Amino acid sequence: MPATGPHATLMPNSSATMPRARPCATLDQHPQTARHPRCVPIRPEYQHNYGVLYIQGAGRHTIESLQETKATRQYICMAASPLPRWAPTPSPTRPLRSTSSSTVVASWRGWSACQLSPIFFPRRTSEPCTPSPANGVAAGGDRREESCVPEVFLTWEDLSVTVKNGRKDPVVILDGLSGYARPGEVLALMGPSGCGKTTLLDALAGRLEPSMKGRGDILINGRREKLAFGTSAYVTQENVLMATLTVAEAVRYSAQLQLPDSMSPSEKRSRADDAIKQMGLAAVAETRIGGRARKGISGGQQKRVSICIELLASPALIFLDEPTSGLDSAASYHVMSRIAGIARRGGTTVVAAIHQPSSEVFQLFHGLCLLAKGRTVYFGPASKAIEFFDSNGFPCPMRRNPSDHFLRMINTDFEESDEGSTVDMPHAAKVIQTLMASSVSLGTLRSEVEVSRTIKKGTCIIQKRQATFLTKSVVLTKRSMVNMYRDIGYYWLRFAIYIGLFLTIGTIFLNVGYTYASIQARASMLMYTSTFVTMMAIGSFPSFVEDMKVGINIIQSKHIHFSYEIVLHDHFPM
Ligand SMILES: Nc1ncnc2c1ncn2[C@@H]1O[C@H](COP(=O)(O)OP(=O)(O)OP(=O)(O)O)[C@@H](O)[C@H]1O
Repeated sequence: MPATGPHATLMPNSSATMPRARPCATLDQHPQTARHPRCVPIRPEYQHNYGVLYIQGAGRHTIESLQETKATRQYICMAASPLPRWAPTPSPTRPLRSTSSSTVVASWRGWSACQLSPIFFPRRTSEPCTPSPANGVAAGGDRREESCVPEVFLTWEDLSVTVKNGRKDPVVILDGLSGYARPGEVLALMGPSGCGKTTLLDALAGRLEPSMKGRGDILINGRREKLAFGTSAYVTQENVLMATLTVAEAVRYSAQLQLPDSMSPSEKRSRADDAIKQMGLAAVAETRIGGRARKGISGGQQKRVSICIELLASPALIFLDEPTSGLDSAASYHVMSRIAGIARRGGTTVVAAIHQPSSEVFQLFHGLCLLAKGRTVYFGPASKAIEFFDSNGFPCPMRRNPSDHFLRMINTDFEESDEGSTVDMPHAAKVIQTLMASSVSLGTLRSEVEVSRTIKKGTCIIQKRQATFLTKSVVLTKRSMVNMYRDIGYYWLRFAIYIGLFLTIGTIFLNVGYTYASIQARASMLMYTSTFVTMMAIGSFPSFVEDMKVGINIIQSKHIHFSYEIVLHDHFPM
């Protein structure tokens, strides 16, 4: 069977809850599909045994029956669950459906599983993926560690966040925000500095600080859901990386820790190397990341390493906080276009807080959430934002970057001190008021959120596998050893001190003899040695703290949504 089959999997019809991902059968491209573009052919031997169809980009569907169409020798899956209104053109993320609401049909013509599965979305099929220069898959192909990639339709409604910080009255940071992020799309969060972009990302990711209180609903596929390890990723504003490792080592160690043991070490390594190439880091792969003590790669390159590490496990939901900070405009475009490509091909949901994207980068966004002072000024398709500003009396001047225009119009921070400005601009507070009063976008948003709540209810969230405890222990020990011997202060300096210390102690207490007085000398030596060794251990704290930061960052970014039900349904202390 050719390896260019559709990216779909049949799963046992067990229960209403999503069964644990296990590959049962794959749907393969039938030659006849070319003649009948709206059907998914299924191998006859699987047609009676399985009841749940999962198609990447189309979600999970319970199959009531399969019908063979004699004319085309294809099977059409009859779905029990209601289906979303897909876009009329077939694409990896939006398969077609027939006019009948109960018939699952999809067109997988024109693109292959390999095209769907570049490095971040390896397939699990028995057949190797045919190498092709067009899709960039390495010879031998890679394998999907899960039989279905979960899709995440994220919605938030009336989301508010306050912080008390020792004050009597809590300060409102986010005020009644609503919105959604769709699979396969990039949602950009934009707004002036301090408007609440990071706080919104943190709230959505369930990472709010303990001092902050959230209220509102955050739903995944219409439900209050906890995401399994590895299903989501968060790239923070600061780069939390080990300074002593090279770029290649950092990514490879992360691959060994994040990817399941079912993948061989060589597969993990090749996935890491491909990821490095994808992020344009091949030239600096052997350069140390560096830190305060020793200069290494640049800040922008560090950011790309962080993104690279987070994308290794093919998360279904990615939060990016300032992914392009520190990057030049060309690098920003390349990084964002790769992220958009990953989202498109793998049905990944991307939410990115971003400062001043160039017009090329802006065009890559599907959705735009424009914030000002913790409130939504615009939410909708990025392509319609200019129209929205225009219709409200704030047209974007010719040849101005739209994102520049939006931010200039709604930035209130410098209004008081803007006397010297020669630009004739309307008062930002009034602009914000006018835009927020425009009921069109928010009304549409509400109905979209409602639709998303209903249409995506059946979509699955599956458990991602990860490396075993043993593998993690071995890899972490190895990484820690590498980190130690490369850190002069942490390892070599202390090593020299220990040698000096033991030479000194050895000299002082040489031939103490066997008299009663020597007992006291021996006790002093033991006390002295143990105290010194304990004190010297404190010297490892900075390194330990660095290790902890990396570890906590990984745990938080992989286990997000943990606190939804706990934090986000609390009410403000009034
Ligand atoms: N722990 C906190 N205590 C008090 N105020 C806070 C706290 N965290 C954030 N804020 C305030 O909340 C507002 C939003 O902060 P946030 O970091 O989300 O903004 P941002 O839009 O991401 O800014 P930037 O673009 O500059 O990173 C800011 O005014 C900030 O001062």
